[in-house]
Amino acid sequence: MSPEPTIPSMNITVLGAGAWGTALAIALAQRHNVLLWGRNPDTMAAAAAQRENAAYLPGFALPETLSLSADFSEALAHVTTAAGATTAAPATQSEALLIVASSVSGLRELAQQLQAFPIPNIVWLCKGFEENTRLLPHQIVRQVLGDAIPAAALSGPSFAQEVARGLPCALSVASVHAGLCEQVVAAVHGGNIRVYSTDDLVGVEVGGAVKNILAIATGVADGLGLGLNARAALITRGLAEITRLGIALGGRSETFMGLSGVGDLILTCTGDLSRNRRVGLGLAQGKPLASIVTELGHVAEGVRCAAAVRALAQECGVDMPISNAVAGVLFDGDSLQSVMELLLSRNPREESA
Ligand SMILES: NC(=O)c1ccc[n+]([C@@H]2O[C@H](COP(=O)([O-])OP(=O)(O)OC[C@H]3O[C@@H](n4cnc5c(N)ncnc54)[C@H](O)[C@@H]3O)[C@@H](O)[C@H]2O)c1
Ligand SMILES: O=P(O)(O)OC[C@H](O)CO
Repeated sequence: MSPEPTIPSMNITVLGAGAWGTALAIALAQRHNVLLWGRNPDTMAAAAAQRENAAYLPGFALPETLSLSADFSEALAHVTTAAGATTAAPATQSEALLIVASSVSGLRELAQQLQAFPIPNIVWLCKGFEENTRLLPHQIVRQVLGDAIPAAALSGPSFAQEVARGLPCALSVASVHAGLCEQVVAAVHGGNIRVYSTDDLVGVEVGGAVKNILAIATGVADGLGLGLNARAALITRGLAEITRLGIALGGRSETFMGLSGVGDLILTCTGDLSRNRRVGLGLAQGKPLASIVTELGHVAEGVRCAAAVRALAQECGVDMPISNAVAGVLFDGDSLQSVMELLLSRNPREESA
């Protein structure tokens, strides 16, 4: 077997020091010059002093080689070759990668802040539709930054805690810029992380968004003790919902059978590390949504996304009974009993319909 080629080290900035941004920064810092930026100066100062992001990813040591900052200009200087850069800027733009690791709700604001900088590229990790506009992340980025900057989504089944522990995982990078896909693969693929490429941005993003809603549904079913048969049915019929909406929005059917589709759906619906699944488990215990969300302390994207997906499905004429049932429970006060009865009483149909 021939040895893996040596990958030149890149300057990488990760914007957003939540659980996932921190975990990916830890993994990438093994091979690259990584700077992790967070907007809260106190949190970042504490993380730098303790070499641990106790607020978002407790229990994981931050490598000494990982730089931490709450200074946005410093974070951007790390990946731009602009005149006047004060930190060790990359020699060329292709030696730099800018990763945005905020929630979907923070993506627009961060992209707006980036308008003032000559960024080399942009890769985002968030999964969902923007609440009010119902836009996918790539549409938000395009609206704010235009389409001249190479842009990509990095998605797929990946619990932050497992990546931070160095456990194996496989991701999908999606972009219409083949060169950026290659660059993300060069930066992230290796060691225990595999990265596959696709140009189906819509498919990858719809899979990542809707699986969060289905994880809430599966959490409810498991919390109510409905059994493993019900869980498998929800996952499988959930995949049919993802596929229908994804195709209606322009995605390709094969993408939903991949890592960002069925892969992430299985992980999030079955893994107790999922915040979205835990929202469902909490609802099944009769806890109010607000207290579940406060207890989590992290974003559960499926909650905000459920309203957007319900509206989009209606607009596109796509049948999404499970996602609609979740929205009914979250926003209309529907009882778990009533939505279960509704789902079970639907007319029989062709499985492929
Ligand atoms: N946690 C995971 O295992 C995981 C894995 C893959 C993908 N994701 C996705 O990545 C995204 C982030 O998840 P997370 O787990 O890191 O969430 P988190 O709640 O742990 O952290 C979110 C971070 O975004 C930051 N943020 C939000 N709005 C911002 C803004 N306007 N400006 C700057 N920063 C802002 C917050 O300060 C916080 O640091 C979500 O869309 C999630 O679905 C998470
Ligand atoms: O914890 P969740 O439910 O936000 O899921 C995290 C990741 O998206 C899993 O791939």
